[in-house]
Amino acid sequence: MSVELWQQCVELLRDELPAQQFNTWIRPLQVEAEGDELRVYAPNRFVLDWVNEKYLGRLLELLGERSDGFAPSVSLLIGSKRRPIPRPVQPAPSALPPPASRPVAEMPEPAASEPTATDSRADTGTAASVPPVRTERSVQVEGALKHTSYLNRSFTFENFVEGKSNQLARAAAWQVADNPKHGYNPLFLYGGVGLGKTHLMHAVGNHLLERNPNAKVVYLHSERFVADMVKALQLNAINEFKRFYRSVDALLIDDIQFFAKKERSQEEFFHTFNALLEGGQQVILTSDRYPKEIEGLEERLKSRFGWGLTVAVEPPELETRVAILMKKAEQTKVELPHDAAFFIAQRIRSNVRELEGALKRVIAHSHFTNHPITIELIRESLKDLLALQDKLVSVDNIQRTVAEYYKIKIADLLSKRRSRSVARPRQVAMALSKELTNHSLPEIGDSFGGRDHTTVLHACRKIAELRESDADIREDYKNLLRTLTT
Ligand SMILES: Nc1ncnc2c1ncn2[C@@H]1O[C@H](COP(=O)(O)OP(=O)(O)OP(=O)(O)O)[C@@H](O)[C@H]1O
Repeated sequence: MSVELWQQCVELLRDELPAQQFNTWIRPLQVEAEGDELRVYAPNRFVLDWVNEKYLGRLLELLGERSDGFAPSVSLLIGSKRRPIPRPVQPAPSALPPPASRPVAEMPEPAASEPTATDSRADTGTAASVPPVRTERSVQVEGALKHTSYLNRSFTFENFVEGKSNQLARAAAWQVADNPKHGYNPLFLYGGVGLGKTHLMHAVGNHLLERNPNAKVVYLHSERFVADMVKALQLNAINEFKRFYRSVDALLIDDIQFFAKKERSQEEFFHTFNALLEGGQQVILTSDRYPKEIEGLEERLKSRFGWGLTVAVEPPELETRVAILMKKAEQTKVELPHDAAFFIAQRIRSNVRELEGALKRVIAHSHFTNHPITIELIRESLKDLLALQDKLVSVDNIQRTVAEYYKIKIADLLSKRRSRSVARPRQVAMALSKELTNHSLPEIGDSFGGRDHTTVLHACRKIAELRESDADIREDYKNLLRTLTT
């Protein structure tokens, strides 16, 4: 009962907070009732202190308001429902239960797309139980694994431009880089494409190497992990695979959403992950969405990911886009006038990768024609891109612009959430899609998380009505129309 009450208060708080704050601090909390008491668990000290300082007061207030003076007492602890860590606080890794050494009969079937292990018994042990025998096969596998270790040396903290959209992610990454034993393990960075997740992850790796050039820092894309594992299975060398991954000081895996539905890889990764966390080795993961929202990922993995720190990287606002362009120009020793940077940043809003691509084109054009960078030159060099953008108002584009305007996440627009802070922008985005594109109502509904066409119709009517009666919505709609069409 009191757990439900807590959940209701959390939902109310969700409406009061920006999505990024809610996802970072409130979402990882777990709660259970112990007699009259509510025990709320934070995954680490960082989260606990922050919640205590910033949000607990408000949550207690909400609890008080809804419980007729009989509010349960609340203790904020570090740990999780199943295994709270007694104070004094230890870093998260030591709190993890040992990886299960499970009998062969319990092994899940390999996913259809992945080959079967010739000897699956080899896959049940932990790193410690694997005898360190070097065979020809192991040399082959280790050879194949070596290429995973390269980091992009230019992805450093110095080269990363900080702005509101990535401030928290940068701070968390810096904590991990500068103080790896702090216990923010794993560090989980999530957000849309081209927003700097890989950059930050490499920045941590580069910093760790700077501090200790002998550190074994391994970076790889999750598809590489899957491919390497498949190869190891084919070569009947899964032990070498295990040994390699469990011997690293830091394991950086990009885009882990690609693990979805690959059960055998998830199984292997789960054990590797546990072994690393137990050994106090750092794990950093990225994904295009919040871990709990990755479909086809095992619950136990999702829940383990929450043991460390999960932080969003949002699309940069205009000021940050300008600063990024200025920084990139400076790195390439090119003079970029501020108004030119501003012009590009205003037109290219999607992500940093596209912003960089546009700048490269402008620079190439300037070299080629031997003319300085001016707005005129930019118009000329990005002619096709700008013309296309002018003509093409896509639903994607509308969602991105609306999300940016209301400072919410695109994922929120597509989600089932019904709180006003998300539902109204969603209706605005639907109405704009109807007005500015040729898509039908069912198509628009589909693009908004598979909604029914009647929902879109209702949104269009509601927004038309509000544009008459509500000055704020009228103004918002006008601004958005202008942004999307000029
Ligand atoms: N804040 C920033 N400052 C400087 N450069 C940035 C910033 N954010 C992103 N970039 C640059 O943008 C490019 C794309 O970034 P990155 O590859 O890290 O994106 P990502 O979020 O990992 O995308 P994906 O999900 O597609 O892998 C890189 O060249 C990176 O250096």
